[in-house]
Amino acid sequence: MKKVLIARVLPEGVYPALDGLEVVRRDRTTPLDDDEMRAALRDFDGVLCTLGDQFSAEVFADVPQPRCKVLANFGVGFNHIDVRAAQAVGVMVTNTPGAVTDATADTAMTLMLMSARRAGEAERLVRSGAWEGWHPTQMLGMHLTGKTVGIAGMGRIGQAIARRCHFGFEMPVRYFGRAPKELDFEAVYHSDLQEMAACVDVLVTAVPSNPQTHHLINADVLAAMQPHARLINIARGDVVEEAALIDALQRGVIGGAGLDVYEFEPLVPQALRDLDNVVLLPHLGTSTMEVRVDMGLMAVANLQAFLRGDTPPNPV
Ligand SMILES: NC(=O)C1=CN([C@@H]2O[C@H](COP(=O)(O)OP(=O)(O)OC[C@H]3O[C@@H](n4cnc5c(N)ncnc54)[C@H](OP(=O)(O)O)[C@@H]3O)[C@@H](O)[C@H]2O)C=CC1
Ligand SMILES: O=C(O)C(=O)CO
Repeated sequence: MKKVLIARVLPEGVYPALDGLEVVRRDRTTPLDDDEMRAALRDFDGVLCTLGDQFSAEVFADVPQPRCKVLANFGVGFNHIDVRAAQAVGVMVTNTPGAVTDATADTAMTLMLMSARRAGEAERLVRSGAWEGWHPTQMLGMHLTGKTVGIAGMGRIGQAIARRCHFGFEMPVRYFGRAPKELDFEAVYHSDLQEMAACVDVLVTAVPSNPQTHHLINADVLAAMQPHARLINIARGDVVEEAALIDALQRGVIGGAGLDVYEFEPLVPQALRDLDNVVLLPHLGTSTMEVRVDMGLMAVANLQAFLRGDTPPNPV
């Protein structure tokens, strides 16, 4: 019987799919440390891992002949795994594309609306007991309907966000990427990110984290944005240069931001937490029971397929 490690507590609905495998459940919510990752590679045939488990080149180098030949990642983003180093020691990496798309797009919309309508600030006002009642100029935000959205990374999640904006909020859509896409809705392509940043009311990031997208949103991009515009990041923290964003928010270079992810997650700088013009979520993108079960079942399907000798559905 093949032996697998499940690196985190998962929703109960996922475990039955592991039938036929010898399963070791690590009943913790924290990332694997380096010793645990080395042991996982040495002692198991497969590992279901997730974000936070930093399978670096050094970890793979320490176990040059791993028993484990498959890392089934729970999540679509796999920037925490050095895929080249994994492949060099014969480990396949799989992920969970699609299962995450709608929930993450919904989170982008949540952040867009919360930032535009100052919902975090307003909720804090009510909770503080300082609200003195409705008046015509109380907490005026930005009307989202009809505003222009710019999406950096028109992949699965980018397109799901674009559809919500276009069909739900009548928002003209612009996008930045490596090449224009064939889309079933109207959208203007930009090959230059700063050019797009200058003409949108909301700029959303939906690219993967990789060396090319590290600090894609930097001081120059923020400076190009309009003073009322909002930045929404549901991608990965390091896609945005956090220090430059804090400076832009403090100086009013942009109108506000909505963040689900952070450069040094789970560390959220005090300077960000002190600002009223930023909405801060704790990497909630996919956090619904239904979606987390789907992600788990997809990760297990990859694991099961590989371990019975088939090609897994979602190799990266
Ligand atoms: N906050 C959260 O909880 C979640 C965050 N995520 C993050 O969202 C990311 C995107 O997911 P998903 O939409 O499924 O991925 P996709 O691969 O479908 O889309 C990514 C898009 O980014 C584009 N892209 C990649 N590199 C660059 C680059 N250097 N410059 C410009 N564009 C680039 C791709 O372009 P091309 O089409 O040319 O390849 C593609 O269109 C994940 O990698 C993950 O990090 C995902 C789920 C949940
Ligand atoms: O899937 C991902 O990449 C996430 O960030 C968590 O769902």
